[in-house]
Amino acid sequence: MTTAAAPRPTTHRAPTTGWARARRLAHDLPSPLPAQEVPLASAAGRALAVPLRARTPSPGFDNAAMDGYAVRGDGPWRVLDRVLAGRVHGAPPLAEQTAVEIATGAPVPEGTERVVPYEIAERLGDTVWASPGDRRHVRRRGEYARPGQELLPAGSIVTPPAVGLAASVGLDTLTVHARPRVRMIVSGNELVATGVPRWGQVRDAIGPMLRPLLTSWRAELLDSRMVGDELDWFAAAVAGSIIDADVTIVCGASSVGPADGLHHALRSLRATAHVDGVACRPGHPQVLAQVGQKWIVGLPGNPYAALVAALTLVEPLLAGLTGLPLTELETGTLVGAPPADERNTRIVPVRRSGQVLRLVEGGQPGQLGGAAGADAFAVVPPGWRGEAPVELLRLER
Ligand SMILES: Nc1nc2c(c(=O)[nH]1)N[C@H]1C(S)=C(S)[C@@H](COP(=O)(O)OP(=O)(O)OC[C@H]3O[C@@H](n4cnc5c(N)ncnc54)[C@H](O)[C@@H]3O)O[C@H]1N2
Ligand code: MOO
Repeated sequence: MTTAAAPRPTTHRAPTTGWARARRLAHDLPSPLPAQEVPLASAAGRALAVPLRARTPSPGFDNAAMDGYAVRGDGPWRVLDRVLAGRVHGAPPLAEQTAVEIATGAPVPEGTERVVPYEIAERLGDTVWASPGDRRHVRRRGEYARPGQELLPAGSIVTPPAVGLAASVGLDTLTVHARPRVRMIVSGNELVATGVPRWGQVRDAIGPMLRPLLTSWRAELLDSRMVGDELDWFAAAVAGSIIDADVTIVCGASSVGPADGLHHALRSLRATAHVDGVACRPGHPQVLAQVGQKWIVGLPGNPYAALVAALTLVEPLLAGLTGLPLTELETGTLVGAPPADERNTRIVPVRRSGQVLRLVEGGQPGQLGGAAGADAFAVVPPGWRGEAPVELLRLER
């Protein structure tokens, strides 16, 4: 393939957006994707589009909270029956001074006033005694949730306990925001996808790195395409991608060189660039652009810079599209000296021990060694003097 001659840039685009603002914009600009009803197994990690409401009362029937005896009136009691969980026909109502032996979770007979746990009961033949107790150990129908009651508001993250809660009130599905469909376009004539690159070739490291990241950020990866640097082919690949992808991630081709075709593609699509250069190192040639309701993110070609840009723009964008809040960043105390920088935010790989963050070597833009061994990435603001706590970006491990 030949590389079409591109007009040489006469000026260099200055980084225009501060790091925190770029991250915030990526989250706040998109509207959440439409709602869809999904089985509980697919709902975890997604945002509720409508409140989670109980379908059944919880508990569904009055039941024992302890193993022991369901009793009525003052003891001693005559034991009439034994009731285990799963019994559907229920025991006959209890008369005064009678009891049934009962298992935790089993339905208590009508008239039950309390359940006496085995530990405080004494039994001889059919008769059981216990000291008076102030705890009833009976869970009443609907005391945790009434039918129709809102248990979680729209916008909540469906955590694993929320999935359990939904099941406990009789739900089989939840209505959540759709998962963003994402395509990667990995660009560069020098790139190869597998094996050992020949001299002058480079193994694609960004595609394999992004795949698990996108999964952990709840995206649906449509596919990943490798395209060369020829400008019109590249633009055609981006134009084709936005037809079915909510988010098209372009890796490489984001800077100002003759083969850096992202801006050519954005112009030909009449895209609105909300972010075009971020005041951060590495990773300043980042782009966030919009065509209708479709999003295009440009990541720099240097692999660590691409990771930084993905954390800056892609994770927040996917959260916004998924209806999830922007992750609040924890802070820590950075030990060591990142490169001094008065103008740019520095994103540096660190290892944590408690609140203390130690710099990891190997955080050059083209290098993933530092990032691969890091627990987190410290966000060092411009002009940082080495005292203030720094924010942390984290990956799921
Ligand atoms: N004159 C200027 N040159 C550069 C600037 C600048 O501001 N002015 N910015 C530099 C920075 S910072 C970065 S980052 C890169 C970004 O360049 P591109 O996004 O256009 O990416 P490429 O030129 O295609 O590649 C850069 C570098 O990364 C390697 N690469 C690309 N894709 C991959 C991949 N998928 N896996 C592994 N490695 C990849 C590529 O071979 C190059 O070595 O521009 C600087 N230049
Ligand atoms: O800042 Mo570039 O994105 O580092 O190598």
